[in-house]
Amino acid sequence: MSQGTPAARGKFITFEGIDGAGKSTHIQYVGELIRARGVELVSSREPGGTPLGEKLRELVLHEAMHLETEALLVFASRREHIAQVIEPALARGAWVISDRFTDASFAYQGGGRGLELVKLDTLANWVHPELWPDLTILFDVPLEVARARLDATRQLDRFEQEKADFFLAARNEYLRRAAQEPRRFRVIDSTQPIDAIRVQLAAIVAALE
Ligand SMILES: Nc1ncnc2c1ncn2[C@@H]1O[C@H](COP(=O)(O)OP(=O)(O)OP(=O)(O)O)[C@@H](O)[C@H]1O
Ligand SMILES: Cc1cn([C@H]2C[C@H](O)[C@@H](COP(=O)(O)O)O2)c(=O)[nH]c1=O
Repeated sequence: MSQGTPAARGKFITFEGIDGAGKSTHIQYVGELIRARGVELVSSREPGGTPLGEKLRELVLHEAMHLETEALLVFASRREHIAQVIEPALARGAWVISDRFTDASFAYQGGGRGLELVKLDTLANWVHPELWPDLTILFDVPLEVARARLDATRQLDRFEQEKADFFLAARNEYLRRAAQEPRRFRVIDSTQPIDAIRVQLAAIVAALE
């Protein structure tokens, strides 16, 4: 590329699913596939992804609060993440993968907690009117599978301690959004063995232009 030619904008890829669905298991693998294409990769997460965002994450995951406070905090974390990490990376041609983004707010604060979706639309239109992921990979599993995986692995945070109804509603909201935007979403049946999922992920990444 000649000096002064702006880099082509990078791609923004998000990973979604209810807790225990298997997102984190596959992020590193997808990162390796992307790096193998010779592009710079930025791997991040929400809530979090910046020093301030990580402080907000601690509050959101561990402090009891009003559901609208929770929604505002995840969008505050997102605003900072977009300004400090996502937009600069995309602008310089890097690809960004984020473990969760705004679809999680619709699933958890909207579906799970019951916050009116119109309020989440308002926040999304305010915080990132132009920016949506180029690709969202939704790891879908029945609740019982996700729960069994979580129980086996860790101490549960405020969301992970929620009851079955919360996760059923969150999963339904994810699937509703995926059905509404089939060009952006790829839904992975995350009950499959890890190797089978990797094969699907490799095909998805290979198809990216
Ligand atoms: N396809 C799979 N088959 C069997 N076990 C899996 C599969 N995917 C993930 N696991 C296991 O399930 C557990 C949870 O996976 P992981 O941490 O990737 O979930 P997650 O969606 O990132 O959860 P969270 O959102 O809570 O961080 C891990 O122990 C992981 O090894
Ligand atoms: C972005 C975002 C996240 N959440 C919830 C979903 C998860 O339970 C936690 C994040 O933990 P993870 O297991 O590391 O993904 O936060 C949310 O409720 N709303 C959001 O917008």
